[in-house]
Amino acid sequence: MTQRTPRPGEVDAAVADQSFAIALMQHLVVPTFVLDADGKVSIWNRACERLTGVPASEVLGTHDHGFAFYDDPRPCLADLIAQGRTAEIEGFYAAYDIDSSSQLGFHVENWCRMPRAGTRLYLAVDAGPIYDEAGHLVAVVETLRDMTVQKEAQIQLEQLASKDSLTGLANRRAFDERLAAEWRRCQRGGQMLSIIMMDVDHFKAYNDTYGHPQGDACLRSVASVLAGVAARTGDLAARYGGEEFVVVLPGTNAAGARVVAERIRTAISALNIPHVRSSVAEHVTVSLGTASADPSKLAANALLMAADQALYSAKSAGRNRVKTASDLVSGA
Ligand SMILES: Nc1nc2c(ncn2[C@@H]2O[C@H](COP(=O)(O)OP(=O)(O)OP(=O)(O)O)[C@@H](O)[C@H]2O)c(=O)[nH]1
Repeated sequence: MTQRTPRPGEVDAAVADQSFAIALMQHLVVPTFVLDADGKVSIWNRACERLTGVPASEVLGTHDHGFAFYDDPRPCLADLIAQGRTAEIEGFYAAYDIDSSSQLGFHVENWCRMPRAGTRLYLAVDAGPIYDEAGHLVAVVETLRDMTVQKEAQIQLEQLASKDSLTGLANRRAFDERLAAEWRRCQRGGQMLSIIMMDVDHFKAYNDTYGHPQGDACLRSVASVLAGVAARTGDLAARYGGEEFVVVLPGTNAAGARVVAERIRTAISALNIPHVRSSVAEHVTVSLGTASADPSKLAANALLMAADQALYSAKSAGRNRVKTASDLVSGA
């Protein structure tokens, strides 16, 4: 089928439509830019100038708009669409909503450095291609939304939800998540993983003698020792509940776990927090149980239970000591 040549009146109408569209985009409060089929910037609206600090005059007719968002050279979402590289989108963004990606467009989210504006923003980005009647790409439209405030609030909420409010250590939920992740990592890397369970000795008597607020202060001091000792990358100390704490030590064998547990026990003794009703010492002491495993040979729950049993054994043996799960197995 041959294509009909547009009549002069129709050309005028098309040009008027285009100028209207450009004027409309200029007034949109949503930061928007448009690339032509060659990937050159054809529209860069005022809201986009405000967001990026880059005037339209600097980028119109060029391919050089990426510097408005990033320090390093890399494509924007619209570039990837214009260049037919949509399969690569996922690798370039912090969040990629696969479900929303359709013939109409793509949605991604990313932290952007915005070098010219001197800000670091979390942007939600939507971009989609525009085709002519013959199905040829004529433009790609990209719109941007500043989601920094919402993202930061979400991060803060997540951090709050994963922390124990009394001690500031990770809570049990965060511990379970970390343990599962480290378990998989050690499984892949063929490494040992250790767990230490710890409980404050005669803490009920401590509370009864010194009062609950003083008991809370004691737990905070104990927690800060744990945080300081379990400080290697991947280590995590958490409050497991009440006066019970847990530490995960990825890439650490039984001997290593014992050294760390002994270090914790000594450091807490050295705090010298008076405890006149303890049968063990004149100050606050702790009992600890350690368990170590090759994650490809055991389930995480079994290791937790073994560490708990070792802790129970340390309590029964007189408190203020470290027992390891292998002690139980070998009867030592
Ligand atoms: N102050 C304070 N006390 C807590 C908190 N959570 C749990 N406890 C107390 O910790 C005490 C734990 O007591 P028990 O489980 O009997 O253990 P214990 O007295 O330490 O005895 P052993 O573990 O056998 O040495 C209870 O009195 C709880 O009320 C807390 O957040 N703050």
